[in-house]
Amino acid sequence: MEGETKSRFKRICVFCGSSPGKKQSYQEAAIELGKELVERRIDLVYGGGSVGLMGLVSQAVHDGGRHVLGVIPRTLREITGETVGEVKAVADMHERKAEMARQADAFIALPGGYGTLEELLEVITWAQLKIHHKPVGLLNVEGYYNSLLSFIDKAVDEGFISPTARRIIVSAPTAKQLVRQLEEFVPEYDEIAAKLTWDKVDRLNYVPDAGVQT
Ligand SMILES: C/C(=C\CNc1ncnc2c1ncn2[C@@H]1O[C@H](COP(=O)(O)O)[C@@H](O)[C@H]1O)CO
Repeated sequence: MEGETKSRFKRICVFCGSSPGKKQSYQEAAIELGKELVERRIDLVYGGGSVGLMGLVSQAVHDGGRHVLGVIPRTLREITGETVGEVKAVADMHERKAEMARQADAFIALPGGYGTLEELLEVITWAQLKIHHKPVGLLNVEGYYNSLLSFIDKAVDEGFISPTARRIIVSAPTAKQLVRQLEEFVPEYDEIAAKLTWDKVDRLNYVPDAGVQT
């Protein structure tokens, strides 16, 4: 279609608040991100439901005609509201994260709370462990994530995070800038780790060396 931009990504996973946040700019950013995905013909996978920023981004992608996949633990279904697009029910939160990660070519975190932080840090950790090479982006709306980024820089200074691992995180203040940076991202880890995989039930699973006793 005219005006659309082609992307290297088929589907992006978005982590974001199940609350809307106090500033209107957070809600606007969720809608802008949805529109940017549509513009680039990228589908969405997310945690399902219609609450908070999750509802806004999924509605924007759905309204723009792209495919939306919501992955919802069976126990959360009643409290997350109606989901637009396709719903995949999974057993629990762990299976949900693995399924979202498996389905996506890249990850983006909008502003959010504990759930968003946990999901974000897990995919960063998985990248550090070379389980995947998918780009990870932080949509730093009005500096929402500045203190997290400062803390991570402190962890680098203090020797707990390597400079290479610090560079896993791509951040930008707008959806357009962030997606452009993710398109250009080149992972510094050049091989997938042989020992760590998602197994057939989509859980993170340690596969020991043949000679190692477990
Ligand atoms: C508690 C409320 C709604 C139900 N909660 C959730 N519904 C759907 N997905 C959720 C919910 N809580 C966490 N998630 C996952 O974590 C992220 C959002 O968590 P946050 O703590 O709000 O940042 C999100 O990406 C989901 O995958 C009503 O408030």
